[in-house]
Amino acid sequence: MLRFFVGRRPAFKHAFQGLKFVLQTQYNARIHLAMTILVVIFGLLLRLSNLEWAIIVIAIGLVWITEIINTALEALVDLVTQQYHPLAKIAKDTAAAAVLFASFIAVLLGIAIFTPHLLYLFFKFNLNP
Ligand SMILES: Nc1ncnc2c1ncn2[C@@H]1O[C@H](COP(=O)(O)OP(=O)(O)OP(=O)(O)O)[C@@H](O)[C@H]1O
Repeated sequence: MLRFFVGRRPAFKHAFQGLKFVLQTQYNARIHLAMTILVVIFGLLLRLSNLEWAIIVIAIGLVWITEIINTALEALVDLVTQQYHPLAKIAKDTAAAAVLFASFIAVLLGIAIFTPHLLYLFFKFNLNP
């Protein structure tokens, strides 16, 4: 199915090449991938509700989207200049801040969603009786 879309539509092919580049070159992206897999496994084991899944998907998506845009901006800055430039620093640092901010939000949402499940699992303590 995936091969059908990727093989026939250049836009999909280019997007997947971009994603491949992000995964191959960005150390953070590999951490995001590991965290994504871990969160999905825990979500399945803890049987999250539909609403909880929706929030988790948005949180994970936010981190991936900012990381991908951060990588694009880094490449663009490096294309414009290889020299040290204060504006290049601002562009790269603010793009990195977006990833940090998204990751922080994702961690907070993850804590808010998983804490009640874990409290119930380990202590039979119901936060929302
Ligand atoms: N041309 C430049 N001019 C000024 N500062 C730069 C320049 N290139 C990089 N920097 C500084 O070095 C930092 C790291 O830049 P680099 O291109 O190595 O990104 P990176 O290590 O891949 O970043 P990230 O961890 O966000 O993926 C930037 O955040 C910026 O502060």
